[in-house]
Amino acid sequence: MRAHEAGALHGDIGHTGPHWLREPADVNALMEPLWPATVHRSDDGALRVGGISVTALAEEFGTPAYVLDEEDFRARCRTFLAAFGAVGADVYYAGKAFLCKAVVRILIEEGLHLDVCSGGELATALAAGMDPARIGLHGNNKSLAELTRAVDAGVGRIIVDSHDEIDRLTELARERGVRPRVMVRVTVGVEAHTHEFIATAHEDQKFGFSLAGGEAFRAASRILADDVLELRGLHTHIGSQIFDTTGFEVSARRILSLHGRIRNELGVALPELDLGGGFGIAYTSQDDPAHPDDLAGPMSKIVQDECAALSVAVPHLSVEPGRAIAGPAAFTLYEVGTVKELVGLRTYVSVDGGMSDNIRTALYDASYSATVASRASQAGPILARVVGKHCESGDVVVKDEFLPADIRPGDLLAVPGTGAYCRSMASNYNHVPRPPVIAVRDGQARVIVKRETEDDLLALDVG
Ligand SMILES: Cc1ncc(COP(=O)(O)O)c(C=O)c1O
Ligand SMILES: N[C@@H](CCCC[NH3+])C(=O)O
Repeated sequence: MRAHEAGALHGDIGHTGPHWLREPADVNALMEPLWPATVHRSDDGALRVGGISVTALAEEFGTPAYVLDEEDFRARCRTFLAAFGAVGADVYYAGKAFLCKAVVRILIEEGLHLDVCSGGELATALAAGMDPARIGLHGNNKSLAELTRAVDAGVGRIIVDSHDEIDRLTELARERGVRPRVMVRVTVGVEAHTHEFIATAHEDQKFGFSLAGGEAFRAASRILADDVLELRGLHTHIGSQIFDTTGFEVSARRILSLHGRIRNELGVALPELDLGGGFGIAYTSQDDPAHPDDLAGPMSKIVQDECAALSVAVPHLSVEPGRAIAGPAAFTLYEVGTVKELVGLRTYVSVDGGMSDNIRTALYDASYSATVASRASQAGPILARVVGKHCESGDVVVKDEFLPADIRPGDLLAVPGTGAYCRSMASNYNHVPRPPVIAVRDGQARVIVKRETEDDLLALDVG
């Protein structure tokens, strides 16, 4: 393979970095709005979070570790609740972003609902005491066991995704003599401007019933006709890490056209409507996420206006943010192991984790940022790539970042924006144990998910 081909394969961008990456005036600065609210650099140069120094955290809990700023997480719950509550909407935290019992307890305390998408997430929610009536169950291929568990627990809503699932759930409801509440997941045909693997409402993908093909109307019609399941409303989710709010507006209009059709042709004004999650967050200083107030107001206004135009009662709204609550509330703390300068190209900084604790860079070509966390540096910036310890050249955590030229083994490195879809998508690739999650608040640190051990890895081996 010729050199330029190899470069293209690995997304090489030369020694100046991609066009948006600017040499920082100060390598020690913490760029807004990337960091959890309590994070700052203290007088000794180290980062502090929730009143504790990262060097103390690394000493006590080891690295790599996900560090969750609990106050920041709670504040994001409250901000979403205030913004959407003001327009009469419920907020279902999307557990797929990051879920454990401690998080469920925080959600209960802060008054959020919870969206789960597997038996495991449901078990976590129930084990931590979440009221089943406040849980919604998603999934394009829920097993009979998952449906049974949800029905028996009495979850507030099951978002049905296929005719097979409607058959299965109808039979289950008849057997059990219950009337589960359901919503129909609708594919509204919106191409969200996000990575194709995380867009979910264009036509050619696995989720939901198509609006254009009339399948969503047929699904709603048969549920209403059978009258075994209680149809509460329609649901759509157009994708994830979305900044362009036009997608939400178009999707709201389209799903309300179906809502109107159901009222006109079937005589039923469905009482609920869910517009999903997908609100983007900042991973680099280039990203400019919307404030929940700027999402809730316009989304609710579109719903009101469309309902007025259709002469149909306004349904009770809900949304399902995951990333926007958990993502910015945590960072990953790594220790630098090796530093390798590729002259004229960039410096490779290897950390003690990698694609097993953050698969998003490899999977979605996601961009992240990083800073040296254990000290401030007087050295100038060098273009660096932060890589992991796995046996893959694609094992990249941060593709491009300016780090201080004196970065060296033993430095702690922090990568912000890793509260969502990092621990929840973590793997044991290369038999690397998954890192713990440490929640920090008011000068106290507590482990909310333990570090996996080699014994844990061996525990499932037989023989
Ligand atoms: C149905 C559903 N709801 C909510 C979410 C949460 O999305 P996000 O974390 O981007 O807000 C997802 C994930 O994309 C989803 O599939
Ligand atoms: N896991 C994805 C988002 C997919 C959400 C599920 N519909 C991410 O890391 O961005």
